[in-house]
Amino acid sequence: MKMPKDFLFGAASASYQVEGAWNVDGKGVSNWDVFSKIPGKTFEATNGDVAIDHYHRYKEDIGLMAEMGLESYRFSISWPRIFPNGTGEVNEKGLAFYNNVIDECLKHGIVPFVTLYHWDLPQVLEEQGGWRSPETADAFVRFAKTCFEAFGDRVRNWITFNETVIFCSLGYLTGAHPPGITGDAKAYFQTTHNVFVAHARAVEAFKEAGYEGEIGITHVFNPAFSIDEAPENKQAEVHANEYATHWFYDPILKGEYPAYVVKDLEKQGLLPEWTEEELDLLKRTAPLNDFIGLNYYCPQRVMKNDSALVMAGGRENSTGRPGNPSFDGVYKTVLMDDKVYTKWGWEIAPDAFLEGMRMLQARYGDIKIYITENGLGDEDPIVGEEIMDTPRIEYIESHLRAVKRAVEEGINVSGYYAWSVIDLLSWLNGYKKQYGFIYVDHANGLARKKKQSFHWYQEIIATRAAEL
Ligand SMILES: C[C@@]1(C(=O)O)OC[C@H]2O[C@@H](O)[C@H](O)[C@@H](O)[C@H]2O1
Repeated sequence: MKMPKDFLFGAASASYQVEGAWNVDGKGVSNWDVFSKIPGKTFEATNGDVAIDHYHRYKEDIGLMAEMGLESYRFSISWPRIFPNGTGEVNEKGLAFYNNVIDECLKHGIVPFVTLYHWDLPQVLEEQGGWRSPETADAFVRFAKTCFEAFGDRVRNWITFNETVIFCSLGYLTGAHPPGITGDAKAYFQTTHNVFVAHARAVEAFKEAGYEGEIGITHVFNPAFSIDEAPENKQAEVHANEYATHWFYDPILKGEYPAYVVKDLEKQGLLPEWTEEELDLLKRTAPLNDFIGLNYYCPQRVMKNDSALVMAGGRENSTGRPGNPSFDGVYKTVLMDDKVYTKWGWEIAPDAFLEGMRMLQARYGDIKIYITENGLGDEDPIVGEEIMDTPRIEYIESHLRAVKRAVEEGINVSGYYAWSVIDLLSWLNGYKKQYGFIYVDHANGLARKKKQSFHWYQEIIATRAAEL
């Protein structure tokens, strides 16, 4: 069976990870421009000052995407490139850059799929409290409306936020992302709520303005499974899914927070400060979401955390390798002998991906799903002059097969975006952990080179995965 004709085969990137040009053409300073230069924060002191210079090479890159036959390119907009100070005056050269990227995509028949926030917050707003401050939500809505106005005549697919759980947990629990705060659970839950309010306001504004197209949010999808049938570990699975999935998906798709977590947080004095008006907003806007974006890489295998082990902070403990307990110490993730893992300890489990999509359909019904990220982070084998990334081909093939099974079962998956279209800067792993179909040679003027997987994905798209 071929994938449906309107199913989008895509690939993704993010502004800070590809653009570079961090202080060019009027762009303002982002929190990552500052944070990445604090000694010890990033891997090998890497930062996005240049990244892979997509800002100057986007035509070449989009030309390669067109050669691959890519149907859609998911990219993010650097907020400080549009509003150097977070709000106030618009930087026309910033608008011009994204107009050029969008027009280049459309010239090649590639659907632009735009993420508004992929972690690069204007530093001015970070200094005013970042996502702890309601002013940041106000500024985000203004940023979103400006982008809708500037690009909404050609962009029909909008994601408000990428992976709220990551920038809030690493920002306020492990300190591996700006503002680098550790152990502040109250701030963690408050910032997630403030982001959901900002999302809901942007969705309502998009719909009220009558723009064509669709809008949603992208969340991490990291389904939890108990290591065995022991009751205490099955309870750990329940707890993990409530906190890692329901806390994020329920307010968006159901318009209310999961009672299990609300009750638990109330007991600990960690419930966010929220108003009836905000809760009404979430309730009112939930049905307006056109889709949910899933970033799936791996499941989490969990068990009761029976030791005094507490969540550790810092970059090394934030790269997703199992072993870190939950913020409240209730459960921990574990490596299992009978599972297969990447070099960064992420389990390769397409079966869990399919099982997880079934879980989502059971809880949220027929909401449209885009797989907005999926891919293999690896140190690619180079054989002679060729990048023979066979492990990535095998990973994506097995996960695309799971997507195909889901579609055949009637789960409403409408697109698949590989992370990442091109090798780029990893926030915590520098240029060591790569995901792209296109290699970037940092020893040779950032020259681009097609990997083995480039040609493989080209064939998958051309045949609409008929053979999977
Ligand atoms: C932590 C990590 C990684 O480096 O493996 O997860 C996968 C992927 O998720 C994306 O949303 C991030 O923008 C990108 O940089 C990657 O980040």
